[in-house]
Amino acid sequence: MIAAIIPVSPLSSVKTRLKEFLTPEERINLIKTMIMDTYEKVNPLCDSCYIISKDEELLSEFFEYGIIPIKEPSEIANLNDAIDYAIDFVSEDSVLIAPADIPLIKNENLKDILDFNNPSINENSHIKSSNSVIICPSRGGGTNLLFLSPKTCMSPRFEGFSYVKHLEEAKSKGLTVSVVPSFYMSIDVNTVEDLGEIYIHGKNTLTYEYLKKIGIIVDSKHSSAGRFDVKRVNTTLTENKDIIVIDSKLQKTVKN
Ligand SMILES: Nc1nc2c(ncn2[C@@H]2O[C@H](COP(=O)(O)OP(=O)(O)OP(=O)(O)O)[C@@H](O)[C@H]2O)c(=O)[nH]1
Ligand SMILES: C[C@H](OP(=O)(O)O)C(=O)O
Repeated sequence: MIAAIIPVSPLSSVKTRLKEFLTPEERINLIKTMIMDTYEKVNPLCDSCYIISKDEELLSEFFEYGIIPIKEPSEIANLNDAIDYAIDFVSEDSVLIAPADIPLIKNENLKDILDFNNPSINENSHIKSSNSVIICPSRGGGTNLLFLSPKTCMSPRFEGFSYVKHLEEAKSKGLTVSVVPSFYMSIDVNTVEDLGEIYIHGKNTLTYEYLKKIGIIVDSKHSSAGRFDVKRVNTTLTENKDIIVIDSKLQKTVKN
């Protein structure tokens, strides 16, 4: 039995790396759409889907969609302790830990990753062998998906070069570890550039629809500074009425 676990930071401090480009309300709406994109892809392949967060409002909102809430104790101060708490909480024997910021995750990818497309799961299957770990690396050395079977075979070591830490931990414990690289699974949304990747590759996601709704566009360019610019064409008044977001940075308006 597999439990999907989606950890979500307190809404008051979510996606702080985007605070120059999105208002606090937009960052909250962004994480909620990304949670939905993630949930819709992992839920069909897991026996249950859980969300762990300190935010009661968020937990009750997603409970209505069938995501089982895990109230994160206030004394928990980091992501790994939160995930450890969730792993202990769930009744299933295996866990699929999916951060809430990977909206390009694809159901077909997951079926391959979890060998669900393989009707006769063979002895090489990630799932069949006990003490198995699957890691989907993110760009920059992080981890965008971590499967543990059984759930206690090793501890989560997210943050920093977590991909390297998870790989080393699995090997040091003699676990069967599979690294499954995937372009779509490698994109977690932390920066303005990541929003551009979602805009380009995520046409079928709720997150893309939200980015369009708040007026975000992507213009291609040929430059050492990258292949595109992420801009906001709609003049969107932030909570501070004299600032209008007109391109990739907050700009002061010239009051007329
Ligand atoms: N429950 C819980 N989730 C967390 C915690 N820290 C991070 N997360 C979640 O773990 C995933 C990856 O974390 P980050 O990419 O650092 O997300 P973030 O903290 O919102 O982003 P920044 O504020 O820009 O660092 C996201 O789904 C976060 O919401 C935590 O302390 N508790
Ligand atoms: C979850 C974490 O994401 P980051 O905080 O590095 O974006 C990680 O990849 O270990």
